[in-house]
Amino acid sequence: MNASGSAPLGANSEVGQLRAVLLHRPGDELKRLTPRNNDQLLFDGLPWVDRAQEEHDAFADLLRSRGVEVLLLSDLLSETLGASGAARIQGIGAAVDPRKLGHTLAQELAAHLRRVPAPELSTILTAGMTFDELPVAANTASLVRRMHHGGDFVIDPLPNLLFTRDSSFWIGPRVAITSLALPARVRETSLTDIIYAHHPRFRGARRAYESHTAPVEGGDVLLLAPGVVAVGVGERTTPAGAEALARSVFEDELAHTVLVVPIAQARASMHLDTVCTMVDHDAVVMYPVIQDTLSAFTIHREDKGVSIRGADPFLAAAAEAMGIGKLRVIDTGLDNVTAEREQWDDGNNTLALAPGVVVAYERNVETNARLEASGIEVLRIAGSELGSGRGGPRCMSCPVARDPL
Ligand SMILES: NC(=O)NCCC[C@H](N)C(=O)O
Repeated sequence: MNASGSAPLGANSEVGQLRAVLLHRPGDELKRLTPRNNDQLLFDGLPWVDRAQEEHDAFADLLRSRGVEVLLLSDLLSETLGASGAARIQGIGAAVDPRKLGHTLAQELAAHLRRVPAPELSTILTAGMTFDELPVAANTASLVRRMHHGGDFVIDPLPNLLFTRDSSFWIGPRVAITSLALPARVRETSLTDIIYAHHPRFRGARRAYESHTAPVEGGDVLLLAPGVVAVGVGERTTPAGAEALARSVFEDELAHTVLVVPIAQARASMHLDTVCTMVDHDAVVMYPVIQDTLSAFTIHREDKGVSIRGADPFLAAAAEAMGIGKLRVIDTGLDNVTAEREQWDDGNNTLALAPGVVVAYERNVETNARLEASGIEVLRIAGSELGSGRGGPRCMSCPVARDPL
């Protein structure tokens, strides 16, 4: 523990004892979802918001009961916006887009937002704002306003903030602010950037990877072992993003090996952590359909530059890089149909609290039974409403402090 009694920031594995985690309790942004926009906003259904909040509260309480400090993004954002004018200007600048609103309305809205109290600004930056909610006088000389419906968004909501895994990740003592691939999520990183840059809880935290051009999403990044990072390349993270990440962690001496893992460009496998997560030092829960075909390019840091090998079978390449004989695989589900159903419902997306102790959605009965049969302690949470965003316990959490392995 450091002087303030908090665990030191950082993580060098997926399974080190979890000490502190960043979550986002879903808010009014989920009430913005409609059948007309849920696809574009990357939700596969319309969650019952109150119940999603209850499910999330239960998730947070479970973590607290296991000694994990739960940091809530909205609290941190509100505190940051209240304490830092620079954070306020940065948050408003990312949200008020003159290309969308026109110069006149953008200026008026930004001026207004600079005056609202921090909690209200935090809600606007996360839940968005419609033209009907615009505090600007209706007679404004804004053609943009006159040509929009009242329900159109002036500031888009961010319903995927719930998935704090993707917009930042810690590697060693540093935090990486990611670059999210799809328009509905791009602005999330402006909020995580503000929090890590200005909130006292992260004072002194140094940055790892930062690329504003080549997408890398946190759900694609697995810290397989100290010095060994896997990064999925598929629907979200690009080869250029993986290459930039490898270069960055090598230069910062945060890793000696990066495994680049091609995955299908499909929603069901949108991130590597939807098909494979670590549940113990030497064990993964994995979607069996891809077990034999998952491959990896191994990028190794050399004295002068890097070496690239592959593609080789992922499991063998990972075990070699991790310096273990074999990576134990625990399958999703019993048969192909069950496996496909439970993979879709995030049965592979577990969050490890410690080696051999994971949080998983209760609905994935067969996968959870197979985890327990393999000696893994499974802490079950409800996800009937949370799951409509297509993310599980790992997606909904960003470990900011884990005991080093
Ligand atoms: N790590 C993850 O798998 N995150 C899940 C993100 C779900 C979100 N609705 C998305 O489509 O980006």
